Amino acid sequence: MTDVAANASPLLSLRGIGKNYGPVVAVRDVDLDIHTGEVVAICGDNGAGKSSLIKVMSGAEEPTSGTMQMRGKDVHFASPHDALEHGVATIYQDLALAPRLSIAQNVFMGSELTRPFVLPFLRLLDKAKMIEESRRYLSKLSVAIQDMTRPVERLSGGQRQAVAISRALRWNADIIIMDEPTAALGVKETALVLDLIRTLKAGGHTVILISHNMRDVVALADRVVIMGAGRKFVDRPIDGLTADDLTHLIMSGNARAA
Ligand SMILES: Nc1ncnc2c1ncn2[C@@H]1O[C@H](COP(=O)(O)OP(=O)(O)OP(=O)(O)O)[C@@H](O)[C@H]1O
Repeated sequence: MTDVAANASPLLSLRGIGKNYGPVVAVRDVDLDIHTGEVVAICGDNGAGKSSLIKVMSGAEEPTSGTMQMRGKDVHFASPHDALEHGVATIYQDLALAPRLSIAQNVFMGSELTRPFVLPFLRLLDKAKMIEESRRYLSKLSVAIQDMTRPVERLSGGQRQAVAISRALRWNADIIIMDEPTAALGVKETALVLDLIRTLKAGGHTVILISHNMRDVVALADRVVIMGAGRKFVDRPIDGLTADDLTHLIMSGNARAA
């Protein structure tokens, strides 16, 4: 994070966030500030509470306690759609794409463009515009696919991530949360996804990343948040930390939590 970002007021602020599932305490009293343009990695061992925390930020789960603010205003996300409308998009590992539908149909799923009314009762999809816009989103991500009518099932894993990110861009998301974006990918595809995230950052987007891959975290993140037993116990710039340092920090958190 730059000094400017550190001094600016946060884009998203969490205060005292807790999440229980019945008797299970998944997240405890987490304060977190996310600033515009930073890439924040959320790390921790299995069961540390990472997914539960991002589910609260993405509107998939309501917090049991605590408050959230966006740009200094209180927000309450009742659903993922609600979070999207506030500018927070989440891309889960399954990417939520429809494999048989085209790239353009996936980018515009749920927010299709229609042509101006010809007749008051007739709303026609503007396929040409959706194709053109989809190509624009993908080229912004430096992904060169010509045919926007190609079904998503014929794309590589990295290209699919690019389609999912394009959908988030289509919603004008300020914050893109990515859950283990490289987990199922090989070396080449992982490199493509890391480049996508760098391109997002260069375009001024804010990325929150859950990752178990410490090399990815060191390569991408400005800041790392480490969780253990539902608590945030590290929140610091990545400067100077190696992948091994991060692994040790996670293990020391586990030892403390045990
Ligand atoms: N829907 C649920 N119902 C009950 N308990 C849950 C639920 N979701 C998560 N938990 C529990 O909450 C705790 C935190 O889980 P969470 O999935 O948030 O951790 P995580 O850090 O994302 O783990 P992983 O890296 O394995 O995905 C765990 O003890 C988990 O079993």
